[in-house]
Amino acid sequence: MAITYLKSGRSDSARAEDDRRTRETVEAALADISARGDIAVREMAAKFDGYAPDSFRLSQDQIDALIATLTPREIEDIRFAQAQVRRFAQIQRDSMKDVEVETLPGVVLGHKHIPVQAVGCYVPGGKFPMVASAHMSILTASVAGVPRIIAATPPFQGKPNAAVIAAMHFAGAHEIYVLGGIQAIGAMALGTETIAPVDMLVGPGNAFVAEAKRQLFGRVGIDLFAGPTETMVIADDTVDAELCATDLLGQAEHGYNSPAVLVTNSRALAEGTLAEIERLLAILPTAVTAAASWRDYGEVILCDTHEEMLQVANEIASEHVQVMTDRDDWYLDSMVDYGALFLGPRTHVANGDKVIGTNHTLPTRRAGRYTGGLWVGKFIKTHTYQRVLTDDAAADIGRYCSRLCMIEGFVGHAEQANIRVRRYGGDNIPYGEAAQ
Ligand SMILES: NC(=O)c1ccc[n+]([C@@H]2O[C@H](COP(=O)([O-])OP(=O)(O)OC[C@H]3O[C@@H](n4cnc5c(N)ncnc54)[C@H](O)[C@@H]3O)[C@@H](O)[C@H]2O)c1
Ligand SMILES: [Zn+2]
Repeated sequence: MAITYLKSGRSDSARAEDDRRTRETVEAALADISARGDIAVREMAAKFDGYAPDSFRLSQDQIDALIATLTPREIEDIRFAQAQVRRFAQIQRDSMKDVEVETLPGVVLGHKHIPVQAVGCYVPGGKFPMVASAHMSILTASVAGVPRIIAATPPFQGKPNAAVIAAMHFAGAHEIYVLGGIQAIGAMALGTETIAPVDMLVGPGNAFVAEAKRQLFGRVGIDLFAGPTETMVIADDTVDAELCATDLLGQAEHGYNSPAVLVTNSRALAEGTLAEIERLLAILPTAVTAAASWRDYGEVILCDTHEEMLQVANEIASEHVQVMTDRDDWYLDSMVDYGALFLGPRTHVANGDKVIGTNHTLPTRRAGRYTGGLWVGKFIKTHTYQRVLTDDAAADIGRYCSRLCMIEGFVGHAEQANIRVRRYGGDNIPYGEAAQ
């Protein structure tokens, strides 16, 4: 077994120190919002985004005025992307069936799907105005039938971004707030004098946003841990270094802390990709962030076999996993831990991010071990019900229940069963004893 790091990223201890600082910042900020409401939110918005208007909520007139600044082409492109996201989300929703079934004679069990009643969708926008994130959370919540959808996004370069606001509006947001970071997440979850709290928070964001959602989980629901973008390219010598380097940098540009990892069994491809990345960083306009990510978090891992590559890939459980090999289907069958797969050299992560229709809000920091990405089902709660229809069923299941309760010593529980066994089955069970 030979797995060699031709390039490694930051140490685990350095990453843990970053996490500790983020955790403390978020704790203090959420406590402040909880104590001082709108005043704290306004102070943070002024401090972090230099933006504190009379109202963070946009009026319909403001929304219309922003949309009017877009070109017909921009509007058409946003609507095209939303049509793709809606189409796939609707098919996924249709795959979720209510059930009602007679499991024993006279015993009926069922479940029904009920949308979360109020959600807060975070649309990131610190470094880039992430139009696509509006489709992913707000539109998907709309398809799920969520009755109250509120949405927040930070100002971009000091003011609301027209394309993001248009996408939020077209996707079906009922309230739009120009508010970012911990202050947006805290205000939506905890509520303030001007924002009624929601039941669930969804959407991706930077480390502060993801940590704020994590800390609020329990008080509200969250979709998943969707922090700074990660990407992995699994490639063999069926593809070239330029393609691999382009795909790694394409996601490393998200921020200064976006891991991009190449896993390969080809030394020539590994070395070629390292060289291509240096060449492209010299001409990529977003190289400032992409280069920082690559320097601190980029990795090139050389393996002997596809089995080793699979093992490494499952272990890292990257948010995006691009597979460009002579056996892509084998990876589709064998990968178990990841956010989403992108199969074959024609496929790429930017398609998934922006337009193709699958959801781009995906698990990071190895959360792919226990959850997939955001999808319509995350907005749906599955609630069960039961009904006992006949006297015989009440007595038959009741006798089991009575005895099982008494094994555990739950006499009051047993009596819930016993009273039915007496009434519907005619059994003569002394109070506080098990049925025979
Ligand atoms: N996992 C996913 O599915 C996924 C999808 C898309 C984007 N993303 C990630 O979303 C992130 C977007 O990040 P972004 O920063 O551009 O936008 P963002 O909207 O997530 O965060 C901007 C906010 O961060 C806050 N902030 C900035 N510096 C701060 C500080 N020092 N202390 C407290 N708060 C601070 C500000 O309030 C600002 O409004 C990227 O990391 C990207 O990789 C993840
Ligand atoms: Zn991306």
